[in-house]
This record gives sequence, C-alpha cells and structure tokens, in this order.
Amino acid sequence: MPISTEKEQISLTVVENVAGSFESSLMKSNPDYFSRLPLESELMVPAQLPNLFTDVNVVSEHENNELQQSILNLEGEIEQLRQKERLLDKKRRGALNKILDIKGSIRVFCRVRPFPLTDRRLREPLSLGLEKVVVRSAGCRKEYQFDKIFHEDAPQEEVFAEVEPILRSALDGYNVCILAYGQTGTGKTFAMDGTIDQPGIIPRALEELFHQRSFENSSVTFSMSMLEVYMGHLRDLLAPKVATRSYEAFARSNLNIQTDPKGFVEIEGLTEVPIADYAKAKWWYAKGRRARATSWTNVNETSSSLTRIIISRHRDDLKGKTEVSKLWMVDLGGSERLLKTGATGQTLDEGKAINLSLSALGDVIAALRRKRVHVPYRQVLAWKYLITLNDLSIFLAVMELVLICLCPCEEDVGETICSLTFATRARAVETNRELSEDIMKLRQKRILELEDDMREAEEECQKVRNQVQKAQFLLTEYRKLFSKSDQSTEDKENAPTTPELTKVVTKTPPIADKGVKRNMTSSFPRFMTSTVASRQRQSSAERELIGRARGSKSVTRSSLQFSASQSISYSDIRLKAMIRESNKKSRYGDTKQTHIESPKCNGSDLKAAASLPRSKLVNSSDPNLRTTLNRHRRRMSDLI
Ligand SMILES: Nc1ncnc2c1ncn2[C@@H]1O[C@H](COP(=O)(O)OP(=O)(O)OP(=O)(O)O)[C@@H](O)[C@H]1O
Repeated sequence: MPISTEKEQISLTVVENVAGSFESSLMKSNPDYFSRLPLESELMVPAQLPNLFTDVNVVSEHENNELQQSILNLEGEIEQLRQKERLLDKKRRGALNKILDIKGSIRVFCRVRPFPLTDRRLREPLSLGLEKVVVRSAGCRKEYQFDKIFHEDAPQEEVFAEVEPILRSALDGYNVCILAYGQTGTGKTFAMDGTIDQPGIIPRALEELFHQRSFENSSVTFSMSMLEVYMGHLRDLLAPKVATRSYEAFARSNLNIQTDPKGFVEIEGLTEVPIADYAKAKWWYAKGRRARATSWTNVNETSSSLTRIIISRHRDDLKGKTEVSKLWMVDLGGSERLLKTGATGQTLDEGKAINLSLSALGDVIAALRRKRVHVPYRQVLAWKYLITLNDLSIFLAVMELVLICLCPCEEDVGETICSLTFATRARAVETNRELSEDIMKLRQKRILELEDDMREAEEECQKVRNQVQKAQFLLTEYRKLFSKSDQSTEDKENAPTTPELTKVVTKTPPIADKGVKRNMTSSFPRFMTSTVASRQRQSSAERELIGRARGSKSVTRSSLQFSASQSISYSDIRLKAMIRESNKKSRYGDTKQTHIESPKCNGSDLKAAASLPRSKLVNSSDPNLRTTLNRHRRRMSDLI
C-alpha cells in the first residue's frame, strides 16, 4: 500500500500536527515506518504491538531534538484531548440528567407475568395499555398510570433497555436503586435474577457496568455485597462461611445496623468483595444466590434479597479524591399470600409487619422526594422488616426505578390492587405527573432532542478517546525511541576516550600547539599573544620546577598539581622549601602556585614554616616577593 494512502487511512490528525517533520526524517531512515503503524484493532492490544524504530543509530542529534519537541507537543495534545473528552462527557451527562429529570427521577414500571399454566382463564381482570393498567373487579373499574407497561410476552431485553440509562447515572456518580416489588410468584426473581437462558436485570447490569467501564478514562472499581432480609434480620450472603441453615441459628448471627443522627445507615460487618471483572462478578453473584437458596428454605418466599454494587471512581479532576456511588438492586419480598391463606402466629405477624413497613416505606419515599424536613425513618426502623431499605443510599437515590410485578389471574386481584396502590404512591411523589397531552408531546420532543445531543456527545467523545489512544501509542513509541537514542548519546559520552583525546584533555595544552595557538590568536588581540622569548622563559621555568619536584622523594605526584582552587594540606617541609626556592630562583612559575600559602595549612606546618627565616616564606606581604610577583604577573600576561 502506498505510504500516503496508509497515512490517510490512519487519519492521525494529532500525530500529523505535531510530528510531521519528525516522521519525514524517520521515513528517510526507516521507510517501513508508516507501513508499521498500528491498525485500529491493534491499538486495542498495545502489548501485541511491534516495536518501532529499534535502530537508534539512524537518529541524528538534530532528529533527537525534534523527537524531544514532538514528545512535548504530543503530551500537550493529549492533555488538550483529555480536556475535550471531559467536556464532552459533561455534556453527555448533562443531557442524560435532563432526560431523567423530565422522565422523573422515580420511574415506575409495571410488568405482568404470563398466566400460570395451572390457572384457568375465567376472566381477565387486567387490561393493559402502553402506560395504563385498568383493573376491573366486583363491578369496579380503576385506572393506574405508569411510565411503561411490560406485557406478558415482553422479553428480558426490553425491560433491561429501561434500566440501562439509570446504570449510566450510577457510573456517573449518582446513587441508584432498582427495586422489584410484587406479591409472591409474580416474577420479581425472574425479572431481577432471571434464568440461565433469560438473564435478568442483575446479571445484565453487572455485564453492562464492566462494558461501560471500558470507555471510562478515569479508574473505576466495583465491589459487591449481597444480603437477605427476613423478619427484620439480615443475613450476609457473601460471608466466607455460611455456618447455619436454620433460621434460629441465623437470627443470632445477624448483622448490625448502625444509624447516625442524620439517619445514614451502615450495615456493620457486611462483606464487601472487590469484583475485578465480569467473570468474578458472576462468580460472587452465583455464590450469593446459592447461599440464599440453601437457607431458610421455608421462608425465602417472603424474604427480600439485596445486591449492592459500590462504584468507586478515581478521576484526575477530583484532585485525588475518590467519588463513591451505590447501586442497589432489590428483590422485595411480598407476603400477601400469607395473609390470604389465613396464616396465623408468626406467619401472620410477618405479613402484617411487611404491609405496615411498606406503608411506612411509602411515607419515607414521599417525604424525601418532597424534601420535607421530617422524614419518618423511625416508622420503618420500628418495624425492622425492610430495615435495610432505610439505608439512605436507597432513599436518597437520585434515580429510582421501581418495577411492580403483577399476576393477571382473577384470584390475585386483591394483591394486584395492593401492589398498584403502592406503585401509585411511589410514583405520585414525583410532581407534575398529570400533564396535558400537549405538554406531554412537548416533553417527548425535548427528550428526543436531548437523546440526540447525548448520542452526538457520546460519538464525539468516542472519537476523541480513539485519538487519545493513538496519540498515546505514538507517545510511548517516541519515548522509547528517545530513551534509546538518549542512552546511546550518553554511552558515547561515557565511552573510553581515544589516546589523542586523553592527551588533549589531561595535559596542559602545549604553548606551541597549533590548535591552541589558533584559538588563542583568534580570541585575543595580536599584541596580547605570547612572544617566542616569553614562551621559552615559561617552559624553562616549568621544566625547572618539575625537575625539582621529581628530585624530592617525599613529594607525591598529586601534591604537585595544586591549583588556585585547591586547598592543599601539605606537611612536607622539604616540599614547601623547594617550592619557595623555586619561586625565589625562577620568577616564571605559575602565579597560581603562590596560593600554596593557603591558610588551611595545619598547625605543624605552620610551626615548621615559622622556623624558617621570615624572608623565605612565600607570602605576598613580603615586599621582595611582591616585586617578584608583580614582575612575574607582567611576564605571565605575555604568555596569554
Ligand atoms: N415474565 C415472565 N415470563 C416467564 N415466566 C415468568 C415470568 N414471570 C414469572 N415467571 C415464572 O413464574 C414463576 C415465579 O416467578 P418468580 O419466582 O420470579 O416470582 P417471585 O415474585 O420472585 O416470587 P417470590 O416472591 O416467591 O420469590 C417462575 O417459574 C418464573 O419462571
């Protein structure tokens, strides 16, 4: 494929902007470059990508600088793209929230199960519309309005389609509750758990959460808890050991509910397991379901089961804080049948308690939704039957989806009416439900517009994410290449120097050295350059000094290499005397040598030095030496 076609196909806008010139130079040295750029599918699996530009020797210093610049540009571009992504995500969320606001933050749906095979269809008390249920019984007709009605043949997918947007809100950081309510046998468990062939809301939601998470640019983690409530007692379904099977034993080991003055409730000791992926989530969920199935065998028809997913989001723009939201999925046990079958004793108590709790629950939801100061939590707490629901993360869930499950049979009409009344109460919490047709149409139009906005923002966001992914891939490659070429430059610098180089670096450049002379002549005026005579004087002085130093056994080689910047602690008196002698006899020694009179000489040196005649000390305060030094300096200036 020609390079340009491949380039067009990749459409790497960012890359082209920032790295155009660098690419062209890379192409010259590595014609394979574009043909080896990753395809879209390859970008998803960075680990499998081929290594680009392994031959670092082809990168010149100039290209290296360009590479560094490209890295900086690319980093800037990625940051800008991330900002754009955040803005688009905000736009999407805004649109979704508006949609949910218009639709109502409590959405109440109704699902009617198929006729049980054993039931005779004498009369059908329910007439179902799209959003309306009409109940006819004992000569009375009553209408109930819902957000949507799922008919008997509605597949699980159709129900889940209504749940999906609310899950998005949970991932966006809102508390969400999905609650199925209805009398026993109406299909709550079928709707929430489903079967292997027809998975319900919970398994689908778990899968969807992980699916949605793959598009997130912030790190999102999930953890799961599952519990069961029966007669006010809670049972941890994910606890490591399910030691008991009987209710009595269970009752002694129930969980503890703590409430603070604000009414926030935490379930003390509830197991919370991290779920890294969908497979793990499915495993824990199956374990919880098994635990529920194997206990309370006589009572689980009337128990409630709750699945809680804690979503923790760590986003850059949260400045290190973690945003936590909760998703509750509740299968609320019904007990109407217990009452109907003439239950007595404890069974009757259960039924009464649950009905009263439901009534109290309705009050609490209503109070919260109307933002009343006084919220009657106590009513629910007092009954302790649906106590878990007092966890405010349910009541304060910004989004609540209630699915009322009904049985279409004539003999269940009493319970059906009871459930419909509860649903109406929950739904009535949302004001402006009863709107004129025109307004309803306008709202519908607005919802469609918002849905378009949301889709647009989402598509745009996805494009930006792809760009970020590509740019990040390129950045990684650039960094790899840069670190390799940088390393090779460093290696060159650290490589053992050639003998010629060593000569130049370690030796004092010979005066007569052509290169040095050329430099000197070029950087100084001609009158300042040294004459032949001054150079001869300088070299004879140096020879004399070095010869004397060699003659002294106690003088180390290193101690002769003193300089103005060195502080030398020399203890050898003979060395000092020799240097003095050298200074006295030869007035052409290096001026720097005068600094050997450094005050850093130690005490014994000073004492030894003091024993010498004062005039012999190398000291600039000595008038004779001062003259000598001055002369010496003048002569030295000739050398420069
Ligand atoms: N919409 C539906 N389509 C097909 N089968 C259904 C549907 N709803 C319920 N059923 C079937 O009805 C039976 C009872 O349903 P399910 O156990 O879900 O009721 P429930 O409300 O959870 O009862 P309980 O409160 O006793 O747990 C199951 O066999 C289930 O498969």
